[in-house]
Amino acid sequence: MTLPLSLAVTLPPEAYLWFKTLHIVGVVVWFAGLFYLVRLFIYHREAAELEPPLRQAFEQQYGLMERRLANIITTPGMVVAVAMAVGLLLVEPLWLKQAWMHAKLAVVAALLAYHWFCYRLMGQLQRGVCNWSGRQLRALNELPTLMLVLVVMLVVFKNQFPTGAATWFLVALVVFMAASIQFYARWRRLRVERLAQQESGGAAA
Ligand code: HEM
Repeated sequence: MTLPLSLAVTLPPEAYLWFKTLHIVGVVVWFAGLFYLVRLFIYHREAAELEPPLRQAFEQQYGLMERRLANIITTPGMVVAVAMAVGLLLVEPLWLKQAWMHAKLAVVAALLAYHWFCYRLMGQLQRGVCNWSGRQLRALNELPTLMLVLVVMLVVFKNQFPTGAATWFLVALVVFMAASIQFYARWRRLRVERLAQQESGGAAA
């Protein structure tokens, strides 16, 4: 491992492993926050279909949960993951010369843009001006899954990134999961509509 002189003097030899440990912890927290945040957006958006007093209460509650999740969990997770990644690169700057790291940094840039976009959506939801439907938000929530799979494959395989059947199987699995979530939501919506129709038919009779 090539330590720059200044760091070699001040950092203990196991610093790299500590940075990596905290980097992984930060990444886990960041992703947990991102996944749950957009799920809350879906519930928040769908609360618009409720009757006025309930709607207001639910929207207020989801708004509060979103702000707390974003500011207390998701963003701190991102800061820890990125700060520890900088530590890793300071200890091992040679990673910056490798192609897998360039690809990883490109995906991370997209992930940071996604993080910023979630904040934008959260602001729109709080102001009641969000145009995204629950269905579109569900689709959006699949993006970080793809980025997660890609980044983990890049750090594990590095420059030997696999392009064979196993990779395609994994991509197919993510697409299948995304499609299943959409179908399940649609099936549930239709079921609720059918039950409501049956109830209103029963009441009329
Ligand atoms: C801010 C940008 C990032 C940089 C510069 C960065 C850099 C690094 C570096 C240098 C390592 C050590 C590699 C090794 O020792 O083999 C590492 C490990 C790791 N990174 Fe990142 N990382 C970043 C963001 C992320 C993100 C967003 C994720 C998750 C989606 C992630 C997941 C991981 C994992 C799981 C490891 C452990 C890999 C292993 O030990 O084999 N990183 N990262």
